[in-house]
Parts: sequence; C-alpha cells; structure tokens
Amino acid sequence: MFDKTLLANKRILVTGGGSGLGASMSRRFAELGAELIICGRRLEQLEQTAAQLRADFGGKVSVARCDIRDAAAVEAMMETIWCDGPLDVLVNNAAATFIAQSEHLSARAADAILAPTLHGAMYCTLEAGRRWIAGHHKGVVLSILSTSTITGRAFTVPSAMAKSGLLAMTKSLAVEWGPRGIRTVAIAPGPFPTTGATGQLRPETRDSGPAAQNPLGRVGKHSELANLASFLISDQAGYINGEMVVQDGGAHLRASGAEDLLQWSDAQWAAQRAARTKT
Ligand SMILES: CCCCC/C=C/C(=O)SCCNC(=O)CCNC(=O)[C@H](O)C(C)(C)COP(=O)(O)OP(=O)(O)OC[C@H]1O[C@@H](n2cnc3c(N)ncnc32)[C@H](O)[C@@H]1OP(=O)(O)O
Ligand SMILES: NC(=O)C1=CN([C@@H]2O[C@H](COP(=O)(O)OP(=O)(O)OC[C@H]3O[C@@H](n4cnc5c(N)ncnc54)[C@H](OP(=O)(O)O)[C@@H]3O)[C@@H](O)[C@H]2O)C=CC1
Repeated sequence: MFDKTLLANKRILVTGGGSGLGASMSRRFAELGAELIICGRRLEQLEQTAAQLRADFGGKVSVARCDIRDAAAVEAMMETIWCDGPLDVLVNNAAATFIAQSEHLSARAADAILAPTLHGAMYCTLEAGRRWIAGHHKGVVLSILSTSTITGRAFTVPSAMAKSGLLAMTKSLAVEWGPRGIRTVAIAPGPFPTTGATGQLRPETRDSGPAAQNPLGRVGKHSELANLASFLISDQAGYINGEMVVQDGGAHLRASGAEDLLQWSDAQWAAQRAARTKT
C-alpha cells in the first residue's frame, strides 16, 4: 500500500506502544522504516514488543518506562529521548477507561481516567512541542481519540470528556503551532478488539458485541488503523492539520454504542462494580 520508505528517518514516540493498538501502529511504523520509542508502565511488556519489532524489521526500537500521569516523569523521558536527537512524531495513544454509572464515580475514579487520557497526553504534547519550537524542528502530533468526541458516550463520561478535550487541543494547536511547522491530527477509531478495551468496556454479560451493531457488520482491523496512522504522520499528509479522521465503519452515525447499557438492572451494575477489571 505504501512505499516501504514512507517513514524512513522519522523518529516516533508511541505512548502505550507496548500493547493493543499502540503496538500495532508501532509495528507498521517500524515496517515503513521509522525509528521507534515506545513507552508505558509495564517494562516487561514494552521489552517484549520491542524485541519482536527488532527481530521482524531490524530497525532501532527503544523502550521508556513512563507513567504519563506524572508530568515530571514525562519531562524526564523527553529529555532522555532528545539526548539522542529530536523526535519527529508523537503518537498520543495511551489511555484508560471503564464503564460505570456516573453517579457512582468518585473523584478518584474520574481522575483515574482523566489523568492518563487527558493530562498525560497533554504533558507529552507540551514537552515535545516546546522542544520542537526551541530547536526549529518540524513535528507531528497524532492523538488517538474516539467517536465519543462527536456523540458523547453514556457510562464512560470521563473518557468522553478527556477525548473531547484532546480534540480541542488538536484543533487549537493546529492554528497556534502550525506556523512553527508542527501539525496536529487525530483518529477517532470505532471498535477495534484489544485486551484493554474489551476488558474494560465489554463484560461478558453485555450484548452480542459491537460487530452486530456496525453498518459494515464487523469491527476494525488493526492493520486498517495502523495504515491510516502511517499516512497521517507521513509527509504525504503534510497539508492535513487540525483534523480528526473517523474510522468506525459508520457506527457513530447510528448511535454512540453504549445505549444497551441503559437496559441494565441495578443488579447488573452492582455485579459490574464488584467484578471490575484491573490492569
Ligand atoms: C467504540 C468504543 C470506544 C472506546 C473509547 C475508548 C477506549 C479506551 O480508552 S480503551 C483503553 C482501555 N484500556 C485501559 O483502560 C487500560 C488502562 N487501565 C488502567 O490503567 C486501569 O485499569 C484504570 C485506570 C482503568 C484503573 O486503574 P487504577 O488507576 O489503578 O485504579 P484504582 O484501582 O487505583 O482505582 C481508582 C479509582 O477508580 C475506581 N475504579 C477503578 N476501576 C473501576 C471500574 N472498572 N469501575 C468503577 N470504578 C473503578 C476505583 O474504585 C477507585 O475509586 P475509589 O474506590 O473511590 O478510590
Ligand atoms: N480499542 C478500541 O476499540 C478503541 C480504542 N481507542 C483508543 O485507542 C487507544 C489504544 O487503546 P487500546 O489499544 O484498545 O487500549 P489498551 O488498554 O490495549 O492499551 C492502552 C495502552 O496505554 C498504556 N497506558 C495506560 N495508562 C498509562 C499510563 N498512565 N502511562 C503510560 N502508559 C499508559 C498501556 O500500557 P501500560 O499498562 O503498560 O501502562 C497500554 O499499552 C486509546 O487511546 C483508546 O482510548 C479509541 C476507540 C476505540
């Protein structure tokens, strides 16, 4: 689909690159010639993904253990990265969510989602952006958002708020940082099966699954998202700035995808609270 050198000479940080969609994007970027840094909290998971990428594609892949909720840790990670040269691309992919009735959310529960999803992505963007501007270096920020930025989404309100905040960041910085040579773009994925998303959003007691509700009758393929991401961060997309591309098979045009939860009984929600998944 692409020239195999599409991302040659690009140095890319993927947050949450050790698993899920972050790992799938990293894989495609490596295949297209990029140098990668993947970050997350689980060092073993990162090392495993990096080793596989090196074995398969032979390029340079580094890992950074970093909890992006911690602004000082993000600054330290960026300092370390910049010691070897500037990044060219930041992919804000790391995030967290879970389903819950909003009236049951404590402040700590809301912060557990907002801290990595909104604040963490903002810390990464600010740390990369200020270095690009100081060094007169061009850059691209790709943020992985959600169609909840368009529809809102019942029962995952902090996630919908965080993603909408990042969409505002994407649009705002397109204007503020565009003149400095920095593009900001986003993808709003529909359902793409990953251990993280399935574990947090689709407990076994829920419906037959998102594929049944999708106009195309299926969920997304990781390769589809990875290809779109590769294009958006490449020089081929050099005139796309401040845009969010929806990749959901048209699902958000029917509904936000959470309405089945309105039918849940108090007993089902109590069981969900009791059985919550933790990473
Ligand atoms: C079409 C589909 C669109 C989907 C759009 C978005 C999708 C995604 O984002 S998919 C990514 C999903 N992946 C993950 O969430 C992985 C990362 N997850 C985590 O890091 C954690 O599981 C966590 C952040 C979700 C929670 O972990 P942690 O911060 O360690 O939480 P604590 O145990 O310290 O609890 C803090 C606070 O939050 C309450 N809480 C935690 N989980 C739940 C839950 N499932 N339901 C309700 N409440 C929960 C917990 O009770 C604590 O509050 P207090 O009890 O008041 O102290
Ligand atoms: N899968 C889907 O259907 C959809 C996904 N999305 C978005 O796509 C992106 C990827 O989701 P997906 O792959 O499914 O989710 P996963 O749960 O599989 O991956 C989340 C990644 O984020 C990392 N992460 C979480 N918290 C932190 C933190 N505090 N600091 C650093 N890294 C962190 C995790 O690594 P670790 O645990 O090691 O820290 C993990 O690698 C997210 O932004 C999500 O909102 C949007 C719509 C739909």
